[in-house]
Amino acid sequence: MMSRQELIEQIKKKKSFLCVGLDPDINKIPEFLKSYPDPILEFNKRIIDATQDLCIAYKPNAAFYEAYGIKGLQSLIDTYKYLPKDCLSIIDAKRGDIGNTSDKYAKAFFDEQSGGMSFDAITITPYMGNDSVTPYLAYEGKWVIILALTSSVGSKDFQYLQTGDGYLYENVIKKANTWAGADRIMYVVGATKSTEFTNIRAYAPDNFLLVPGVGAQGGSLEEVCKYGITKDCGLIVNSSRSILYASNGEDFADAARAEALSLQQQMQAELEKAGIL
Ligand SMILES: O=c1ccn([C@@H]2O[C@H](COP(=O)(O)O)[C@@H](O)[C@H]2O)c(=O)[nH]1
Repeated sequence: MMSRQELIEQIKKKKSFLCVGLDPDINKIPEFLKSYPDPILEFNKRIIDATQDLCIAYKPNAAFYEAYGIKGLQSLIDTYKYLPKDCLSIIDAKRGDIGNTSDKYAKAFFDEQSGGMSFDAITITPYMGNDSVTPYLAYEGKWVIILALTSSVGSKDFQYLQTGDGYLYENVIKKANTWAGADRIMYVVGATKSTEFTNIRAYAPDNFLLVPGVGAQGGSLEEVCKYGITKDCGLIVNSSRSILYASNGEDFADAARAEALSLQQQMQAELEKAGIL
C-alpha cells in the first residue's frame, strides 16, 4: 500500500518520478538468460536490481505474462513478490467489466490470499462506467488508474469525440472525479499528447497522471513536465522498452540502469525547476 503522501515523499527522496515498465518479451531478452528455469523472472529481477534506486514505481503489463499461459502467470506472481516495497506497484491490466466480474479481477490483483498478488494500483478502462470501477475502490488504500487520453494513435477514434460539453476524455475525467478523490484515482495520459496536458490539468488539477509513451513511442519528458507538473509533482512517467532493451547482451542490466539514470537526471532537473526539490 502506498498513500499519496508516501508517494510524494518517495519522489522527493529519490528525486525521480520514473516508473519502469516490466514488459518482458522472450524474443528480446538476452540469450544467456534462457537457460534459467524462469528466464522472464530472471530478466525482471536483474532489471529491478539495476533500477530500484532510480525509480518510484514498477508497472508490469499483464499481457506480457498472460501471453505465456500458466508459466507467465507464475512469472508475474514471482515478479510481484520481488518488487521493492518503497516503489508503487502498478499492474497494467486495463480491465473493465460488469460489477461481479470486476469483483473477480480486483480479487485477482489486489487480494494476495486469493490470487497471490496485491498490487498498489491497477489500470482500468472506464468504458463500462461506475459499476465497473467501484469494485476496485472497495479495496481500501488501493489506487485505480483510469485510461483518460491514451498514447495510442487510435485515441482519436473515441477519446476526442465531442460529447456535448467537451471531448469524451474530458467527460471521463469529470465523471470519474465523482467516484473518488485524488488520493485514490489517477489518470493515464499519454506522453504523446503533451499539448493536452494544460487542458487535462483543468479537470484533474491534483490527480497523479500515469504517463506512458516516453522512449520507444517518442513522447517528450520535457513537454510533459512543461504542461503537466504540479506542486506535488503529480506525474509518474513510464518507460518500458527504452530501458528493458537498451542492450540485449550480457550488459543489459547496466545498459538499463544507464537509460534509467538518464531519465532520473532529467526528472531531477524538472523537479528542481518546479521548486519541488
Ligand atoms: O496509453 C497508454 C496506456 C498504456 N500504455 C502501456 O505503457 C507501456 C509503454 O511501453 P513503451 O515500451 O515505453 O512504449 C506499455 O506497457 C503499454 O501497454 C501505453 O503505452 N499507452
